[in-house]
Amino acid sequence: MPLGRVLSTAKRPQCRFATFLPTLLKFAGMLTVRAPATSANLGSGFDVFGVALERPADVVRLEKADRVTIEMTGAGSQYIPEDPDKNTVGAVAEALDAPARIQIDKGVRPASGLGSSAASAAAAAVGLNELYDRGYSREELVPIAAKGEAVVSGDAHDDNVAPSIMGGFTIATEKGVTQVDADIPLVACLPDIVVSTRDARNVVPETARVDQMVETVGNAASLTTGMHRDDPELVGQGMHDTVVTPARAKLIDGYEQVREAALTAGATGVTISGAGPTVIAACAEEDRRKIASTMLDAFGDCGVDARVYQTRIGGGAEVF
Ligand SMILES: Nc1ncnc2c1ncn2[C@@H]1O[C@H](COP(=O)(O)OP(=O)(O)OP(=O)(O)O)[C@@H](O)[C@H]1O
Ligand SMILES: N[C@@H](CCO)C(=O)O
Repeated sequence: MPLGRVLSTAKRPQCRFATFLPTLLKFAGMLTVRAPATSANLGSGFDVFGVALERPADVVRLEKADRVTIEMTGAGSQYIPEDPDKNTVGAVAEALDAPARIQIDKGVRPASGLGSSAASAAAAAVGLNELYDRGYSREELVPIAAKGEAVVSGDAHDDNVAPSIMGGFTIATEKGVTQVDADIPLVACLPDIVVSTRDARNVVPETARVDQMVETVGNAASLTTGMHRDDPELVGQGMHDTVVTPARAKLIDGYEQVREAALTAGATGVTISGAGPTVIAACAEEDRRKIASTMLDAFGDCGVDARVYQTRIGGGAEVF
């Protein structure tokens, strides 16, 4: 038999096994889902815009059971309650009437501004929908996963769960979610500071001037067009915001210095990721590494430890 034939037949069973593994596991009543971290707001799109990040991510293993139980491991898991009434996945399991043993391996630290609580909720929504054959579309799963967010922040906003479930760039409004696949390099720098979404919402101004509104509309339109064109310059320009971001920046030691340093290193735009404290920068691919080390150094100069993710816009939750 020719060598090529031997290789191709030897490989085939492996590929088939990989393809059918999720189906086999589902048949056995278990599934694993990887749901990405996200960055909400992007400056001009407060409570509306979001992007899925290629990394980091939560990995959630689900197994059918008589009642909901939760086990936490990974980044910051010691601070996350395993009580289903207090964990975002508990509310999702209840909404889908899908009891399960849920094991969450946190890749996304809680209170990070990287949609940590939303990533687990998104994974649970996608996985339990599949495990229990509930038949919801990805878009229909967004408000279900958002019920988990309500548990931690008191508000069921969809801007983090939408990109974690659907991938790409998402525009979440009361009418539903618009999703665009986009490819923009990003740097997410997470300082060793905790900012809870609840606290960060308390400092959001209640009013804005008309000139700020005009500016915000212009920036949001630029950012959306930039996402359609995969244009980091336009996306960065659209991340500018003078309403919510300055109020929240006061909660993040070193924010202004890190922002300035990233812009000087070539970032096309810099803002607070979600409710903070992560600072996120858009950039061209070739500048990403330099911007990442510059942001780390700038936090360091302010006496703040940080870690950095060189990432980009990625896909939504994956079942495997
Ligand atoms: N499965 C979960 N994963 C992470 N945090 C959770 C989970 N369930 C409950 N929590 C609680 O949610 C809070 C963190 O959520 P919060 O929305 O404040 O941060 P975040 O999701 O990282 O940020 P953001 O929404 O601004 O991107 C913590 O108090 C944490 O204990
Ligand atoms: N849009 C939300 C995201 C955090 O969950 C906020 O900034 O408060």
